[in-house]
Parts: sequence; structure tokens; C-alpha cells
Amino acid sequence: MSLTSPAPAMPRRDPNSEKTIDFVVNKGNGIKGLADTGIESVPQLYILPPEERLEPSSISTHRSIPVIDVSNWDDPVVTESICEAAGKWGFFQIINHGVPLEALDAIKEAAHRFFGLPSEERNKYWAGNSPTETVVLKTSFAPQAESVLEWKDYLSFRCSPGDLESFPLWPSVCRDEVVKYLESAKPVIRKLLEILLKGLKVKEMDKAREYSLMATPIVNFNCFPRCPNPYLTAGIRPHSDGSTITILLQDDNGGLYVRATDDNSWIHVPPVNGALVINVGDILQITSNDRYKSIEHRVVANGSKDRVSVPIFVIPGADAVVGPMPEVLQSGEQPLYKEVVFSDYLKNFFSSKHDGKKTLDFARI
Ligand SMILES: O=C(O)CCC(=O)C(=O)O
Ligand SMILES: [Fe+2]
Repeated sequence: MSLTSPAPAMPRRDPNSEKTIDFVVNKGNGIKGLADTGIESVPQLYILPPEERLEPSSISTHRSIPVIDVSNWDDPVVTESICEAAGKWGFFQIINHGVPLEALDAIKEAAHRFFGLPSEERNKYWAGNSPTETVVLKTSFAPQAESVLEWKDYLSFRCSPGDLESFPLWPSVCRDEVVKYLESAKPVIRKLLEILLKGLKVKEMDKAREYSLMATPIVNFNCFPRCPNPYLTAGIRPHSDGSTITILLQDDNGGLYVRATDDNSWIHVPPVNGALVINVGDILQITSNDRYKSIEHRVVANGSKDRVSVPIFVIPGADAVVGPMPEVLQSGEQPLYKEVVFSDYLKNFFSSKHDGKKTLDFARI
């Protein structure tokens, strides 16, 4: 935000909600700390207005996103299915991707171990306390701008090669697993991007392109604590990701819903053993000039158990200039987006509450 632009209006809250904010945000206990006190009803600060809740009638019962078997990445049927899914659904699951089942289990257990630490131990990594800016614990999405908070805490690891130098400062209960998981997921990330770029007639992933699409992986541990009444709240509100692509591991609780672009209903993404959920982020929508679509998705917490998920957000370098790639404009197609510096895009992304795909407007012509 520039110095001259107005600060976002502080949301107005009742005195009880101010107390909740103090405990959850200012004191750094997170929603996990609050849920662990044994609350039996949802605090006011987390109750969505009725029109924002996920209504059972808006959940599609007869459709699902594709599940693609990628045991043979180079099979044209596989590459076509990936590109088609990225254009039509913006979301798909992959199985037989090469990341061992043990690595998937280990990273979920590591996330549970971190969120199972006493609040004081977790708090050492709270934004402002953390010994390194490469690992930060936060709650909700933009609590300074939200009148209703999201039922989620997350620990975020920034993992470019330079960032990994601060590894000794990362939480010892989970840092080995983060590095191992990322190493095993990297070939999947590269393969997916190569296939998606080939589908746009981009021949080569050279160094410049790598920087402008996949310079920095961010590994998040999302924790959605057990919630007394999940459908009153948002685990995460409808949003698209500010990434190029996201590789998501969910646990077996379910609760992820994806927007169907044809009728606006919500499609549940069922947990599939060993699968990774892949979604197109805003940056790939921009660079592909809308060939591939970032799709709104949302999360509902679980009523009986803590839910964890582990997304890897693949993002450009901070000073990368992002815009439609020359290859997609070659045939005279008009660019739908202007060029933006990625760090400006991200600053805007985090400046207001999750609100569907409005984040793309920052770059739209
Ligand atoms: O937890 C999930 O299933 C999805 C998480 C997500 O959408 C996000 O972290 O952006
Ligand atoms: Fe997301």
C-alpha cells in the first residue's frame, strides 16, 4: 500500500468480539488456542452472516472434479487431461504422482505435532515473535480487515534456497519433514508446470520463466480446529489462490469445496487416499491470458476433529513482472491483464478479506 492511500476501515466489533480478538490475535493464541479451551459454541467473532454461509442446497451432489492417474506423465492422454482440467475446472486431483505415501503421512503428522504443542510454544513463531521471517504463525486471513474471522491458523514456511539457510531456527518438531516433503514434491511441481506451459505452446522453462512462475515455494500447515458448529463459520471463505499453482494435501476429514463455474454451485473435493489436489492460481490465469482458470474454493472445518491441510503455493519471485506470456498473445489475441510486479500483487492480495476472485481485478485491463 502506498503512503497516500487510505488505511482500510477497521471493522466495528462488539465488546465480546474485542475480547476474543485480544486472546486469539493480540496474545497470539490463535483459534487453536481458543478451541482448546473447550468452547461449546461458536463465538460471535466467527459467525458468518446467513448469506455467506455454505447452504446445503448450494452443494452439487452429482459432480466431482477429475482424478487423473499420472503414473505415465508423458502419455498424451495424461497431458491432455491435465491441460483440459486446468482450463475447465481449475482444480483436479492426481494419483500415482511419485510422492511416497509415507512422505504424505509424515507431513500431516508433523502439522499435527506443531499444532499439538502448548500455546506458549506455538506462540514463539507468531507473527512479530518468530526468530525468522521465513517461518510465521498467523490466524484467519486478514484479521485487521475482517469483521468475521476465519476458523483457521496457519504456519507458513518460505522455502526458496536462500530461505532454507534459516532452517536451524525453524520448529524442530516439523522442520525435517517440511524439507523432505518439499524435495519429494518438487519433481511433481516441475512436471505439472512443464505440461501446462506446453499446452500454451511455451517450449521451454528457461531461468527467466522459472523466476517469473516458480521462484519460491511456500509450504503452509493449515489447522482448522474442531468447531462446535462448522456451517456457521468459514474455515476459509471463498477465494482463489495468489499462486501460479497450488499443490494441496488434505487429510481424510473432507471439507474442501470448489465453485462450479457453470451453475455457481459448490462441489465437494472428497479425500482420495494418496492423492494431491492441484489448483490453478491467479498468476497462471494471468500469464495464460485466461486459458487456465483460478477457481474459487472454500473450506468448512470439522465438527469432531481438528482438520489439517498442507498446501504448497508455487509463486513468482518478489520482483518478477507478471503478465500474459508472449506465446499466448502470438496470434494477435488481446491481453486481458496488464503487467504487474508480483510483490505489488501480493500486497493487494493480503490487504482485504477473502472475497472470491476480486484479487484478479488488480491486474485486469
Ligand atoms: O484446506 C484446504 O483444503 C484448502 C486450503 C486452501 O484453500 C488454502 O490454504 O488456500
Ligand atoms: Fe486456497
